Amino acid sequence: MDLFLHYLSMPYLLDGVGYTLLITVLGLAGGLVMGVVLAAMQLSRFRALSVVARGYSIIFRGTPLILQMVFCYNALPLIGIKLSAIAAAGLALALNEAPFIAEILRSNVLGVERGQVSAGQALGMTPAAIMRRVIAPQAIRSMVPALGNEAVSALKNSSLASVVAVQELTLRSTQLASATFDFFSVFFASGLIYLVLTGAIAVIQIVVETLLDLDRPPPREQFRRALRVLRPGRPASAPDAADKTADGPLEEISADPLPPASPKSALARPDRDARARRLAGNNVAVEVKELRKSYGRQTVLDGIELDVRAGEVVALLGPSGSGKSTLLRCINRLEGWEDGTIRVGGRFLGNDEGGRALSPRATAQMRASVGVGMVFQQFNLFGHLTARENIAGPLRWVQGLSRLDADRRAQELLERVGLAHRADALPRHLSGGQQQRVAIARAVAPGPSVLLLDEPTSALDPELVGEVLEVIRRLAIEDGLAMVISTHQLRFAGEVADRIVFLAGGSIVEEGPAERMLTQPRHPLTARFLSTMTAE
Ligand SMILES: Nc1ncnc2c1ncn2[C@@H]1O[C@H](COP(=O)(O)OP(=O)(O)OP(=O)(O)O)[C@@H](O)[C@H]1O
Repeated sequence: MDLFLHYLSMPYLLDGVGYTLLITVLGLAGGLVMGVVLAAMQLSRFRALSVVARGYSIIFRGTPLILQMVFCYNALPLIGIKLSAIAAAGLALALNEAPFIAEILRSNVLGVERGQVSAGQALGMTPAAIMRRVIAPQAIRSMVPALGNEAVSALKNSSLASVVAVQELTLRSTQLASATFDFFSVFFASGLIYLVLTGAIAVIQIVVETLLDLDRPPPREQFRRALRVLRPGRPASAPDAADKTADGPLEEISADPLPPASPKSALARPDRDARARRLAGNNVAVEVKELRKSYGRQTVLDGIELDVRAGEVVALLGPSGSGKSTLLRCINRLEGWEDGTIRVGGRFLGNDEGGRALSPRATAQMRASVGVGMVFQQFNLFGHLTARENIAGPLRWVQGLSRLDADRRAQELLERVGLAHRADALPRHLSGGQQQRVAIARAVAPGPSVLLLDEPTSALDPELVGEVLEVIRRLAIEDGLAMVISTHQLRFAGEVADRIVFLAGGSIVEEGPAERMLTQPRHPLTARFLSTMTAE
């Protein structure tokens, strides 16, 4: 026992720990930098880059680290690169770690819901902003456990540096054991030191996971809770008023009625004829001409012609697969197409004056300046941001508002959709209806002139549909936005839309004033669709 304790505190071995840590840090830091580059290459649109990155991964994952160490120390000098034993071992470890770290990064980046990327694009965020503000924060959170594993394996792999005579812990233990013949005590002490080091990595991992945990109450709330525990005469579990609004996974989803409608929205389309005449004099907000789009051999949109005037509300109806969502995504240039043109606010979204396609970055900027917002079927709120941040964040990043102004605008909109009291809630703590109301608030926050809504209620339970439809109805009437709504809600379409456009098989089969379309359809396909929907 005494000998064991003696070895445990022996400077000779502790010096070896220093080398072990140095090589591990070099390997991990280098591996992280190279891993980021490799992951970016693999995710790149340029095939050549991804092929090179994959080739690198195959070679460095497929050969033993011990050979890579020997290569860095003995073969690199042949081409004029002479490294010290520690640098060579660190480099080899970094080269070896890089493809593993790249795979962790890549899989976590791809693991972020694609819908959030579409939402970021629709909000006018550039690809770099989406990566920095939406993907990276979520990917980093989910990759911490895997990176912790990688750190432990790098620490253990550093023992292979003994092959190039680095005096790290394993080599020193072996030398000491050979000199003293006390193999058991020496290796037991050495094993315990490794255990302490890997234990420290596990502790760091737990701390980082806790710090990044989105469900962790903010510091102010933690302080308040601590004070409550310390305050005499009050049970620690007694909730106070602040707790009722605090965000928590177990919080009950409360009924949150919308604020009273303005007198304007209570009127609800008083005189449709007068409104139609007025709208006919407005500028065209969205102009679709001869639009053709295919996925592979399947033609999804076949010669669509559609004009939507400023302030007009158009409902797209049609059977599943008729192309409604694709049309909306094309209007917002989230999809490309083969033939035809689309103008939003008079501009060819995604093309320059000469008709050439713009870069994704320039398209994003154009989307923001044209003023087109989009609401998705699956809400697509940014999962790591609170309701308020979902609205305020894009206002800061795209519109350049100050934090104060963006937060103020977000709060106003949350009040408008009846969710001011849930401003600090994460999307996963909101009901579907609440999430969609936040998503609508987010889409209208920059003040778009055109709002596209892609089946905004189809992912909701029936009892939540009403609250979302009411928010849209009020927006349509109070804000005077041009809206194109794909929906299966016939009553809502009849009440809110000025015009109904019926699509089937990628073509517009019939269109006309909402009331007439619903009561006297002229095309047999429209009539059949309406009777099926009414029967349901
Ligand atoms: N990314 C894609 N790749 C291949 N095919 C696609 C893709 N997106 C849509 N489609 C196909 O295009 C057709 C039209 O789809 P779209 O989602 O636009 O229809 P929809 O009218 O909105 O349907 P729903 O009411 O069910 O949402 C469908 O046949 C669908 O399978």
